[in-house]
Amino acid sequence: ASRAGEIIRDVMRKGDLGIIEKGENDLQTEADRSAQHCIIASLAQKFPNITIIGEEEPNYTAVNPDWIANNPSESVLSKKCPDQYNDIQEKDVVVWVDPLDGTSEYAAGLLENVTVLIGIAVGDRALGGVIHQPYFTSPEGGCIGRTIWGLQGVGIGGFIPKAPTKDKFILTTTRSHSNPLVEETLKKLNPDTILRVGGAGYKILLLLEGKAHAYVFASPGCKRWDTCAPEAILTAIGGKLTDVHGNLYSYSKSTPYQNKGGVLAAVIEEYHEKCRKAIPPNILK
Ligand SMILES: Nc1ncnc2c1ncn2[C@@H]1O[C@H](COP(=O)(O)O)[C@@H](OP(=O)(O)O)[C@H]1O
Ligand SMILES: [Mg+2]
Ligand SMILES: [Mg+2]
Ligand SMILES: [Mg+2]
Repeated sequence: ASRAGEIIRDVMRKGDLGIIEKGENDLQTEADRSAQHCIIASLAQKFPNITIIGEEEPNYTAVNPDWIANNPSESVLSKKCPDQYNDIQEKDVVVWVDPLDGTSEYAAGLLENVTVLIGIAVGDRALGGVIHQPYFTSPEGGCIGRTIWGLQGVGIGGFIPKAPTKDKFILTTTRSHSNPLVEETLKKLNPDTILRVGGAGYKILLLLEGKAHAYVFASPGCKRWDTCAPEAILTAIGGKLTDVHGNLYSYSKSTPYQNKGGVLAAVIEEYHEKCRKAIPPNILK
């Protein structure tokens, strides 16, 4: 994920984004294509028998050898693998790759919103995930980029979550893909503040930072690669990501890509429940 983050920064630095319109309000850039190529080629080389599903169309040109990441995180590898994973076979693993989440914001120069998402599922369930934020700068300055990971049975790493304030009710939602359903739902939930930001990954970072209580997007539009890594990370610390009915999405290799029931996510289950109960039946329908 961090190698992909470097590629994303390189493309922006060179200035030619190579934008293609995949559909209405749905862009792809050279950074999306190259970052996906890097992630898929790197994973496929090491784990030839897993299934990897990426957002972008596969790119069959030879991969730049410089893009093959081969420097595993020692701090992650030093953790004990929970016994529940001992019998997992490579062929049972599905990796969902969103090489650049927040493409609209990347193209608009809102670079903090950009993340790289890699989610790991076994069977139906999202078990592990990585959110890399390539344009994060620490308040002390210096190092660019941060990587947050989570694995059920282990917890999360790269980040210490903060609890949100109890004095206000803050929601986060889409910046660039709103519609009347999304707006009606937000109105019914009556938050004090709505943070409209780009990317599913970045909205999860706002939840982990305690800047918002819940992520509410009552509309189709997100896909499995947007939510697999976020769901795994939230679940690893007792949080929840579901559709607006409260149902978990399947991440098996045969599942449809569209998250038709929208997204409802929170680190603290109480806030997930509060939002779920307040979503009116006409929206749920
Ligand atoms: N109506 C829509 N059409 C296409 N993609 C959508 C969409 N609504 C949400 N998405 C995708 O879901 C992700 C989060 O959206 P948002 O920033 O609006 O909350 C983005 O991922 P990508 O940037 O990886 O494509 C975005 O493209
Ligand atoms: Mg996209
Ligand atoms: Mg995305
Ligand atoms: Mg994307």
